[in-house]
Amino acid sequence: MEQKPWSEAELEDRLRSQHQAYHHLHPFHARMNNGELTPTEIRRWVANRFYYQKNIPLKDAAILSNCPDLAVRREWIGRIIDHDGRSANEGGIEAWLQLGQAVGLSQEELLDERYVLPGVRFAVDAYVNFCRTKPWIESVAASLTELFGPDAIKVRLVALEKYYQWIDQAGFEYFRNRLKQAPRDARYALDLVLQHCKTRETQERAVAALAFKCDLLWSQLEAIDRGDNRLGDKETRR
Ligand SMILES: O=C(O)c1cc(C(=O)O)c2c(n1)C(=O)C(=O)c1cc(C(=O)O)[nH]c1-2
Repeated sequence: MEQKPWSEAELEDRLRSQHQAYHHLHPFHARMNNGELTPTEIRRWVANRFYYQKNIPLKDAAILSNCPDLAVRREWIGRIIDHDGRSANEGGIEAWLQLGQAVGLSQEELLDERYVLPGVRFAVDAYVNFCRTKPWIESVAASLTELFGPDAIKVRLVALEKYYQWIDQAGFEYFRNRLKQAPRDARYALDLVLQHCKTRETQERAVAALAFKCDLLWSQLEAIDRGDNRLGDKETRR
């Protein structure tokens, strides 16, 4: 027999309770926020997170390609523009490149993926693949880590400004922008999930999609935390 659907409030609670698995609790973020990361570790994080950033528009395009709802597509496309910009020198990817410069990484070093760790590549590619192959509303649910992002970014910004004064502060613009964009995006995505997931099965899938995303972000940071001495000289020289 089919199980009774959860109320909207209960579904929202279950989604929000995934916060306990979010990457703000990872030891690497704890060390970052306590001012304990070395310049090499900060650069490793920036170079590897860039791989996540540059794939976000691809996963959003995958969601668009799977979504038959015109009104949703009209809204969702804004996410791609936020990341890609409408012209050169605009958008989140460009802002992340500026962060790279602020920590001493050239555009070329970020763009050619020379520091991207295998674990990060697998985790990010799994997210894009998820969004290509799953029903669009599950991919929307996976984006709901953005409910948790702004609080983590606020703590990170304070720590970066306080403990990492060797970084050019202009590089932190990316995070300031996300503090405006993420709450708006998360609210819209949450409302979509609450409206579209009305059976217990689709509700459980939405929660599972968000759990998958939390695992992916966690795995990404595990790989970054561990590093990879195949980077050898190049990394330790920094
Ligand atoms: O810095 C962070 O901790 C963090 C986390 C997340 C997230 O929770 O997925 C995103 C971002 N940043 C981010 O900058 C971003 O553009 C973004 C897009 C998405 C998404 O899944 O659509 N998550 C995130």
